[in-house]
Amino acid sequence: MEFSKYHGLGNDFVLVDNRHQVEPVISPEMAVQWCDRHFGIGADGVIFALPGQGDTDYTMRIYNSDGSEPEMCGNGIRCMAKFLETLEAADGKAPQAPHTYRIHTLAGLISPTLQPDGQVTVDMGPPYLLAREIPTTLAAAEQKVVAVPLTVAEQTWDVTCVSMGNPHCITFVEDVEAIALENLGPQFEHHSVFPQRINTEFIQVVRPDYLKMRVWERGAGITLACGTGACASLVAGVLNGVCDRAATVELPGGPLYIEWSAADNRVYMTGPAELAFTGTRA
Ligand SMILES: N[C@@H](CCC[C@H](N)C(=O)O)C(=O)O
Repeated sequence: MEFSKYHGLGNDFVLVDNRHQVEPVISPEMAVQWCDRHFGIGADGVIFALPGQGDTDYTMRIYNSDGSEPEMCGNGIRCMAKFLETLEAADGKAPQAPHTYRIHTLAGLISPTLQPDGQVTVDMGPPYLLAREIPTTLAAAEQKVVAVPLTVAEQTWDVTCVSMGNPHCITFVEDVEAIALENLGPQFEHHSVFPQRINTEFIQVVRPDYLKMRVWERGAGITLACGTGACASLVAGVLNGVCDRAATVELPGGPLYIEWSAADNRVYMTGPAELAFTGTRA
């Protein structure tokens, strides 16, 4: 089975051309094997380019490296846009940048645009802020979760929760490099207040237009970047009054440019997506 290995700032994925059928060609259990960095291809997840639904061009589904299926993936959809560009060019239908794809996801319609400079800008849709939308029991269902105390590892953290279709818990710290992510990440991920688990972002505000971020991802652990996490973190920063509505988010794998538009309440992310290699899986 042929595959293409892409990454968005080091958040890496196996991409599969799945346009010929509506169900993913491999199971979650096989995806776990494919993601293994010693016995498999090695990746943070497997992404399937499936036929579109309704008035969308394609459908994206993703399995995390633990086999769980998240609603959305920001770095992954930039990679998928580049993958689709290559697939369509091979069919003699190369799109001309700027070109926007309408992608159906479990988080709804997401629209990545191939830019002439090679970057990809994604309309990530609106953030979801109510406790029931995250979901979390940290507050009443119809309440937002902004700077709410949560005890993890015998320490109290002020957390803000934002969903970009997938759930995120953000906390602001003085020095992200001092965070013991390997110890804290799993305790946040599996905390009882997050019934669908949680992605956790630690943010250091360098300037109102420049954030530093480290992330422990639900179903994947420490990754070099998380696009939905960067979007959620920008929104959390605005809600806490500590950053602008547009900022660079510096991740270990590199920068993403994020804007939460006051005009339409949608979040826009711009960043790279690169092909690392192609291959055939036995
Ligand atoms: N790294 C992705 C997020 C992938 C899904 C996440 N692990 C989850 O389970 O929600 C991104 O770039 O958004």
